[in-house]
Amino acid sequence: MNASVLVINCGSSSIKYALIDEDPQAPRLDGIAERLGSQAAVLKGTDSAGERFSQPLPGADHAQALSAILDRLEGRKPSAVGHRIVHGGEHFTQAALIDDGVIAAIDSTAALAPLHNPANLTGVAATRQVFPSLPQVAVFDTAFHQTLPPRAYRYALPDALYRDHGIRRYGFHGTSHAYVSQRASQLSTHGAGGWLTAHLGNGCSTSAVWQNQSLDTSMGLTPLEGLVMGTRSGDVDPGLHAHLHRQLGWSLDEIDNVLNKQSGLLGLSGLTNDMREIEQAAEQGHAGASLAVEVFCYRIAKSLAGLSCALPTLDGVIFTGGIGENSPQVRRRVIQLMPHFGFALDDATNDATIRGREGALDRADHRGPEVWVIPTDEEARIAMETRHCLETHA
Ligand SMILES: Nc1ncnc2c1ncn2[C@@H]1O[C@H](COP(=O)(O)OP(=O)(O)O)[C@@H](O)[C@H]1O
Ligand SMILES: CC(=O)OP(=O)(O)O
Ligand SMILES: [Mg+2]
Repeated sequence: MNASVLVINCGSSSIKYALIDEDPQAPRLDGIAERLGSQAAVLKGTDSAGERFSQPLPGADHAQALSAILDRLEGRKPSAVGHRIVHGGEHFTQAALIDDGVIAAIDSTAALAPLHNPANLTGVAATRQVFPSLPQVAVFDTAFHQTLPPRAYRYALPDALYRDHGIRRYGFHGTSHAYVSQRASQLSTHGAGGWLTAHLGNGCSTSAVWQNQSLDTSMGLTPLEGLVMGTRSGDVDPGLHAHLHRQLGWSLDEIDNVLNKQSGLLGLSGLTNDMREIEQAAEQGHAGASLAVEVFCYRIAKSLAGLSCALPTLDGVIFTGGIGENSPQVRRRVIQLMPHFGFALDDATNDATIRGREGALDRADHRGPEVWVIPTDEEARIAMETRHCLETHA
């Protein structure tokens, strides 16, 4: 099939989109409709000439935003739509052609990802309404991690909680971990060996990939486990919930809200969830911002060191996501915290590798595990998996 795929990543109040041609050289149309449902709703993006646009859509809902996105495709008609679906539970080990049964299965997993799956399904419903004749494919964040062995995916809880209620570690950001580890396997002389990947965006997670298969990852039942993130706490003592409830009288909703939306870089710094601003504030001597960077980096290093136990050999570490791709400081600090692993970061190359640049950051004479920056492209991976799914159904 030689045609474009419209990739949709639908959140509760935003829709990210990209129109991706099979020819990787063809210009990509992409953008984001945000603040949907409010008077401030707006569609921002890039046209095929590379020009940025911003179009107010006051009061628009998801379906209205999709219609506006359709008008921005410059007459290029997609042949299929690929949706990012965050949680596929154990149902989905690969992408699935969307029908009523698939929607019901995604819906049945919604309790495990209440912030993500219902919004993803809103996007599916709106897209079906706007493009009734196009095939739609669900591409799951969790699918790449379905190769985790039981020792990595089981919690040490009563067996029935897994058997009867699906309580286990699933892992997320699978399209990103899959994309960057596969790309490193192509670029590095080490090939598809053992790679540690660090996806550091608003949500952050690490993963251990052996021969293109995920063997362990830092996120768990939900996207809250693991690293410090923009507003999410990552790992805390599981006793914290009971403590906050008993000692401070907090409700479950309050606890959930604090851990998901008021913690992480925002909570530690007291300033913002945005790493750029935190780095600036830390430079100007803001103690909370300095602490936020320190905890953020230490937890990444600790997670990567732990995940190395999953790999028979360690061929390298890969940084990606907005922070991983753009913050030489975060990469340097993480690598400095792992002195036993034999990495040899070249500081000048590290400092020069920002804004979408791809490459190895090692000193020239170095032979041990490598350090790479690979800009992630979840949309390209979703388009590729969408095409593959449709070919297997053809
Ligand atoms: N030059 C930079 N230096 C440090 N952090 C950056 C830089 N550019 C972007 N970031 C950070 O990347 C994060 C957003 O990552 P991104 O992958 O774009 O997010 P999302 O998960 O929403 O796709 C923010 O914390 C932002 O501050
Ligand atoms: C699963 C997850 O954390 O996604 P995001 O980074 O888009 O919030
Ligand atoms: Mg991003």
